[in-house]
Amino acid sequence: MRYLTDSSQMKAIDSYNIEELGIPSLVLMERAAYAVSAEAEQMSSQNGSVLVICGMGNNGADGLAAARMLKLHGRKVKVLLCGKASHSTKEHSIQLAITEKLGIPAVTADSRQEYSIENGFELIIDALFGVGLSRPLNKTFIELTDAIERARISGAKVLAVDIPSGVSASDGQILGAAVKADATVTFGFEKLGLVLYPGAFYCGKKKVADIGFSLPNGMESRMAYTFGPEDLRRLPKRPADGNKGTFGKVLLAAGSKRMSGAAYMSALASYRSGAGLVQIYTVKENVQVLKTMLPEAIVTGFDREHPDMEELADLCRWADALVAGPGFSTESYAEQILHWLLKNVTLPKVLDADALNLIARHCELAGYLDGSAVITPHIGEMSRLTGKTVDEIKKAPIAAALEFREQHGAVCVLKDARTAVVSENGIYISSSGNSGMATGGSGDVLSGILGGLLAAGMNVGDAAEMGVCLHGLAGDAAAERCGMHAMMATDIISCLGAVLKEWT
Ligand SMILES: NC(=O)C1=CN([C@@H]2O[C@H](COP(=O)(O)OP(=O)(O)OC[C@H]3O[C@@H](n4cnc5c(N)ncnc54)[C@H](O)[C@@H]3O)[C@@H](O)[C@H]2O)[C@@H](O)CC1
Ligand SMILES: [K+]
Repeated sequence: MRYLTDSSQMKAIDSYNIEELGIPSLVLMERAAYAVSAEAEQMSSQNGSVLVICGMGNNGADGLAAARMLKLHGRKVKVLLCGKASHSTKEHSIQLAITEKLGIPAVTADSRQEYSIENGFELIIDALFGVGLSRPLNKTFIELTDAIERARISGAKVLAVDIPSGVSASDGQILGAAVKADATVTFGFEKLGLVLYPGAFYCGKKKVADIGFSLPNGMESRMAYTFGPEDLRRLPKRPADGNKGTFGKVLLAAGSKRMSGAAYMSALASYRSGAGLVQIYTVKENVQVLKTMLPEAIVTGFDREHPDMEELADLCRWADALVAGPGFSTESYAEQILHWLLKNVTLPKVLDADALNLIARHCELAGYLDGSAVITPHIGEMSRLTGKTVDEIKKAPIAAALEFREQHGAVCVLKDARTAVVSENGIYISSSGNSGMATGGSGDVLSGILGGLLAAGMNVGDAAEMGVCLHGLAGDAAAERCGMHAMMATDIISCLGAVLKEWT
């Protein structure tokens, strides 16, 4: 598990370490700058020249200290200072005085033509703004980011200090323009802006440098986090003497007359993530094809005109977890069944796709949501559920998911290039997955995985986080195997086994 911070948390961590613990600010800075200079040496040759572009805050001060370290290691270094001298921090003034005494050439941004950063620099270190960026870049800074990009296109490498300048550390939004880096050395903790898009696209290879931060009491519980593959080891163990029942039974209300594939993929993904038994509850027109495609599943068909609620009640007594919605349609039978399920069933449940479309259309259904439910909307579905615009949600996905959870009590899995999961555990952000997963059926696979993990007995928050992580890792394995262009949802399912085998 890796913690992710926003800029105000990072500032709180800074001031706790400096003011309360008494670690001198310059000591932390020395470690930060050392990590930057070590990475810079890896990214450039002994004879290549390095330009360090420094703002007037402590991000710029890190840059100045790194420039000094590179100079001491025999590198050709120049510094470009950007901003008003009157804005410089105490640490910045100290670092600048040292670079001056060491004879490191420095000019201000106003005379930047002298440097013509398009030519000659093998490496550019971006130390303009870090977590202190508080407003959009002005025209001069936008021009500077353009000039850095032109130099990058002409062959210079770009290394960002803490975060590429222009990226908001809190949400990954681009404030006017941002530096595109080949690598970013970030201090203490990954910033949310390095994980969330579009910021994630700007940071290149990420390195987290431990510079000796301790966390203030209680901070961990407020920080977002992400998982790597090693976290899958926390999935429930499979007892050697277990049987089909031990591993959990999933009831899947899915598929409609025109759509049987969603039910197939969701059911198959439940099996592939460890479920003992999967029963598909679908329109009777689908029974034959689903039995043929997935003989391992139990398939129960209902009459669209008269779904039998007694039969459904029996199936719910049989199941350990419920998944409702993939390809289910929004016809009246679907509404009737969903209404009955939400009102009567306390099983842990995943509500996906058409279940969410129905809840958006019939707002009384939202009244039945509670902590037993995991909802899995993509941005469009979230917009229909909440009345917020797609743009609003894209800009602040975590806030949208938090608000939904607060209002309805359900675990919210808000799916996008980075998926946010808000549950009783806190805020989880996915850091696996790729654009190849934006393909029909990928969401059905996720709902099936979540059903499988819930049926195995995981609590809703853990299942949602682990399921999203597993889905992304299987997606990455599928992209590796088939390429992002060609991969399909069934390829993600085929890779679940290999990922689970390697990591659990
Ligand atoms: N001792 C410390 O405090 C440490 C600080 N560290 C570094 O310090 C950084 C944070 O430093 P600061 O808080 O000084 O902030 P920054 O250096 O990120 O930037 C803040 C400065 O930029 C100005 N500014 C913000 N947005 C602007 C905009 N759009 N246009 C023009 N000016 C703008 C602010 O007014 C302020 O002067 C971290 O990202 C990290 O690189 C690290 O060295 C770790 C230790
Ligand atoms: K920076």
